[in-house]
Amino acid sequence: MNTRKIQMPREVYIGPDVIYETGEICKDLHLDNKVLVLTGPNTYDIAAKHVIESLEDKDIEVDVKIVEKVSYDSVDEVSEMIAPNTTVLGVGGGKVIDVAKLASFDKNVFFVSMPTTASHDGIVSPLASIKNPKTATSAKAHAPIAVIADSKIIANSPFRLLSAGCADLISNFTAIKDWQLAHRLKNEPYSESAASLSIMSAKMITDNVDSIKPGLEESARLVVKTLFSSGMAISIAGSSRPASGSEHTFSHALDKILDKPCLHGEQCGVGTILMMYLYGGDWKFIRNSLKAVGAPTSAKELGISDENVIDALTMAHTIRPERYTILGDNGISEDAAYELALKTGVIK
Ligand SMILES: NC(=O)C1=CN([C@@H]2O[C@H](COP(=O)(O)OP(=O)(O)OC[C@H]3O[C@@H](n4cnc5c(N)ncnc54)[C@H](O)[C@@H]3O)[C@@H](O)[C@H]2O)C=CC1
Ligand SMILES: O=C(CO)COP(=O)(O)O
Ligand SMILES: [Zn+2]
Repeated sequence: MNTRKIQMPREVYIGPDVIYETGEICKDLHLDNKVLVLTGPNTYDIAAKHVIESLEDKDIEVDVKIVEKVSYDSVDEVSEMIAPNTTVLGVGGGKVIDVAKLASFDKNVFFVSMPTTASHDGIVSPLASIKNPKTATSAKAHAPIAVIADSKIIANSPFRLLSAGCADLISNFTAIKDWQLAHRLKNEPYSESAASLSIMSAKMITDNVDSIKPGLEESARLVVKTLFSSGMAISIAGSSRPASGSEHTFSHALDKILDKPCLHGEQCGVGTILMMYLYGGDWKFIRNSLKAVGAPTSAKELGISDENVIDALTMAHTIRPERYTILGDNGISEDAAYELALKTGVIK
């Protein structure tokens, strides 16, 4: 049998104040037995408490867990709180959503994705990207049954998070170049529809940089919809290939190197400048687009040292060796990494 499974959410709600309708939405979807709300320390007051009120108004039994640290241990802790009739609601940033996604997948119960910001394209994807010393990258999980994205909350979230979401999308340009390279060189399966959707998502941002402004509901809506289409590309491919290539392994390497990593999308954006240069592509366009959406383009703007950049570049090929990229099997030499970072202005 050569059947592919593509998971998509059943219902998607994007709009201002939609979180106040969570109870009604869960009732309509028959997700009203028992709900476990997972959230972060910041996002409890911003969003989760309103979600809880809305659920309780509809007489739905609610349990709450604040996820402090994102790890496989926290996934296990959350899994222990899940009964067969529980629905898990992930209310927060990418890390909370990934824990909700993976724990609900482990327990085979439904999960609702409720992003409080638009910082990454895992909002609808069926993968959970939780760091593990062995794998360091995404694990198979499942897509949410529904997405409830309150565009007012997202518009009021720090603009830095929205910029990071744009950078995560711009990184699709090099991710697709890597995928095409692996297809040609290693005969890796390639999906034209997933790749087109991924590129369309990146272009939606670079064509509309002037519309991405702090505090604007329309900007939040644009970025969420685009993160959504990028997540769909991941769903179609059944892997993060359309949205994660060498620029992401650079970011994953920084996650390993730094005591306090920067935002995922920010690191991937800088990685995209570097990898586009290696492809001989228009890396200045990438840099200008990142600047236009307010995302960092250099080590200094990321708040990391030049040495961190060189270390991450030379380590990147070891992160996910099975996923072939422009960095090849042996990676980039220290001298070449230095030249690359200098020429692109990532280091001075
Ligand atoms: N599963 C997937 O396919 C994907 C997963 N990811 C993962 O997602 C994670 C990155 O997500 P991020 O959201 O960047 O990080 P994050 O989850 O750490 O959130 C960043 C910060 O934003 C805060 N925040 C969220 N909403 C807020 C609001 N409305 N107001 C004020 N503060 C708010 C959070 O409390 C947190 O301190 C990484 O672990 C990455 O690997 C990224 C892309 C795809
Ligand atoms: O961040 C992602 C897509 O934007 C997922 O990437 P990874 O599979 O590399 O964790
Ligand atoms: Zn990403």
